[in-house]
Amino acid sequence: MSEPLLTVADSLKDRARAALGSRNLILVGLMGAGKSSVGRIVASQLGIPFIDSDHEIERVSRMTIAELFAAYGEEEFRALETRVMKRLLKSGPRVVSTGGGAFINERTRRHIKKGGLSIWLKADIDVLWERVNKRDTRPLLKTENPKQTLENLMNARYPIYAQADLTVLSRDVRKEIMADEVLKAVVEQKESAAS
Ligand SMILES: Nc1ncnc2c1ncn2[C@@H]1O[C@H](COP(=O)(O)OP(=O)(O)OP(=O)(O)O)[C@@H](O)[C@H]1O
Ligand SMILES: O=C(O)C1=C[C@@H](O)[C@@H](O)[C@H](O)C1
Ligand SMILES: [Mg+2]
Repeated sequence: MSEPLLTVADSLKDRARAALGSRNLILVGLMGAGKSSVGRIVASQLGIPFIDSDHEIERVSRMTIAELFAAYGEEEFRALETRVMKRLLKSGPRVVSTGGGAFINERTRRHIKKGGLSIWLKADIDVLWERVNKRDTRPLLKTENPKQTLENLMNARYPIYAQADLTVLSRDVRKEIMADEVLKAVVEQKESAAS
């Protein structure tokens, strides 16, 4: 009985890998949507490198995101994020999970659009809030009413995230299930592009 199930799972990975080709797969969306954790699983399923742009920024600057915001401000952070994303997307295939504001910045968005297939992990406020309120490391949410700030960010950003090539609803299900949904979206994109 277990054999057909394994075959189905394997073929999803293989089909998604073939559909991606040498393109990068770039995960975009708000803080807490699951870009980093789901992206890591997707990369391992596809057998290609995983890079998280927030981690890469912290590695090259030898500072945390919170320290960068505090020392240089958001504008400088965005300029660094643009440079890092441009470099990361030069070659592929890779899975690149972005920081929540990366796709919102026009220059970074241009690099993403050129650099591969973008996928928006779209989540509602309750899912996001449940996840982000456990840690207070996100500088943009250090406000008097962080839940309201998150809602304001949703209102401002969702029309822009909607420009991503693909959208997957990020729900309260296991990360592995979300990763499978990402793989399915990649396969479906290729099939609809071919038809
Ligand atoms: N499907 C899921 N089910 C349960 N918990 C999840 C799921 N996806 C993510 N999480 C948890 O939610 C938190 C935020 O996830 P993650 O760091 O992947 O989000 P992100 O989109 O990368 O956010 P940021 O933009 O701040 O980097 C983490 O603690 C992660 O373990
Ligand atoms: O949504 C945002 O603008 C951000 C999200 C995080 O991933 C970090 O990139 C930083 O805290 C900014
Ligand atoms: Mg992340």
